[in-house]
Amino acid sequence: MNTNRVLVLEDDQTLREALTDTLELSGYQVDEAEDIDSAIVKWSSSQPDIVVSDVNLGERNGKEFLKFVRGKDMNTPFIFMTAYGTIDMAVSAMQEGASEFIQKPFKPTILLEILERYKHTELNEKLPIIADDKSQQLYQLAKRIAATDSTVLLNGPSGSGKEVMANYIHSHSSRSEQPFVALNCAAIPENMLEATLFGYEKGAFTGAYQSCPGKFEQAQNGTILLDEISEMDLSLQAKLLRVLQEREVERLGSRKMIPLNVRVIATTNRDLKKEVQEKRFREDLYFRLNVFPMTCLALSERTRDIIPLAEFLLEKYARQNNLDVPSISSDAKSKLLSYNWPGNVRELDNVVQRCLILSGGVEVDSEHLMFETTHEIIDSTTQEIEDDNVSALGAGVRQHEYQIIIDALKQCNGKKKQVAEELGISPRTLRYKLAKMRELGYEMPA
Ligand SMILES: Nc1ncnc2c1ncn2[C@@H]1O[C@H](COP(=O)(O)OP(=O)(O)OP(=O)(O)O)[C@@H](O)[C@H]1O
Repeated sequence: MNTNRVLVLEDDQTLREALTDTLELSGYQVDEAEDIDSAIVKWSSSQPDIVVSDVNLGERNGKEFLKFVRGKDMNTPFIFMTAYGTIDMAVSAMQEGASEFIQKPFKPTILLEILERYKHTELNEKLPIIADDKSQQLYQLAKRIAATDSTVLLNGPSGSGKEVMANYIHSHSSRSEQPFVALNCAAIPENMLEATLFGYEKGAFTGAYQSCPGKFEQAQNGTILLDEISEMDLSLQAKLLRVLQEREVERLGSRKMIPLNVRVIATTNRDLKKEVQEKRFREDLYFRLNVFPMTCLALSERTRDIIPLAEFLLEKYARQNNLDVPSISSDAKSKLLSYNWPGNVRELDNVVQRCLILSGGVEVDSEHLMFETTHEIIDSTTQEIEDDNVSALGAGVRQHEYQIIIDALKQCNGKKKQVAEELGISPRTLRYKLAKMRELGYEMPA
């Protein structure tokens, strides 16, 4: 697939030409448009991979073009540039489907960095990495399931590749040219989940300044991924069941039923049957979702995937940082193979990112592999990392947050409800954070 085609919509000729030159020099193919009408013509004839658009286009607004694009395709990254950026405007544009906002004036490198994140690369086309026999069998089965239209329930530990598998099923199905829309039910605040899923009309609730389609509508003719479905509360489960049974959705504040043609894939890292027994998950919804159950294996159960995955991730991050791709010494390989990977591929991803910094990009040796949480890394190389690496700074902030949670757990004798109240977060958010901490190897006070 050619994935380097960018459509630039900008009415200021000087800026448009400057953007085009910058992008072309970096290897992109660029289509230029000075107004919305010609952007629509260019879009229809060239099907760009990414759109970069001004907001203020004389009398008209770039959001009109966003609406046109989203009406055709939900996935193409759409990046807005504006000199008059306000938070409100950014939020409303994001709600309407913009991917990102850049405030003018900006350095060309900023735009290039953003595009780098969105562009499809040859590396992405290698995804997923499947080397172990067990993974190959699983993916062969996935290909067969993809050919049907059945609902799939993906089970497996956190970070084991459930979302990657869902994507694979979608892209091998007859719906592959249609949208793939993913929603993490645990990451959206409980009071927003219903509106996000089903959409809403203007005035449906305070703050609903304009109507907005939900994820189901956005996934029309394609696939919706309901990630961490067990985190949905019981009343919303009932509404979801109705949508799945009736195959139609009603936006909040509307009486109009919208027919749906959407394939559903749900994931969970809990034992849903047990959740049903404990009355935290509706049995009828469980049966509706569990048409075709599949289990993504823990990384420790498919060790032949470990080195190919590590090599793939090293290449990915080395390229992103303009570094040579380091090799992995045989000692380092043995260390990778003998570890049990409680956080699965996501943990391997973190280990690889760290070892790339620590190895200096030459050869990854066993001393560059740090399996524990960020403690060791932050302690041993604090200054270097704080100076050079923004994501390590993020890790430091996260570590601080985790420490606060551990302290609160100790203070409240492990009573999670009390901890959540103390910290001013919902029990669900606390559960989510604790799961992440466990995944990273944090020891929880009893
Ligand atoms: N086979 C694979 N090849 C390449 N990368 C993979 C593969 N499996 C997983 N990954 C990477 O590992 C990370 C975790 O994968 P993913 O998000 O699919 O896991 P998950 O099981 O859905 O996790 P969670 O339950 O926490 O949502 C992602 O960055 C993903 O790209």
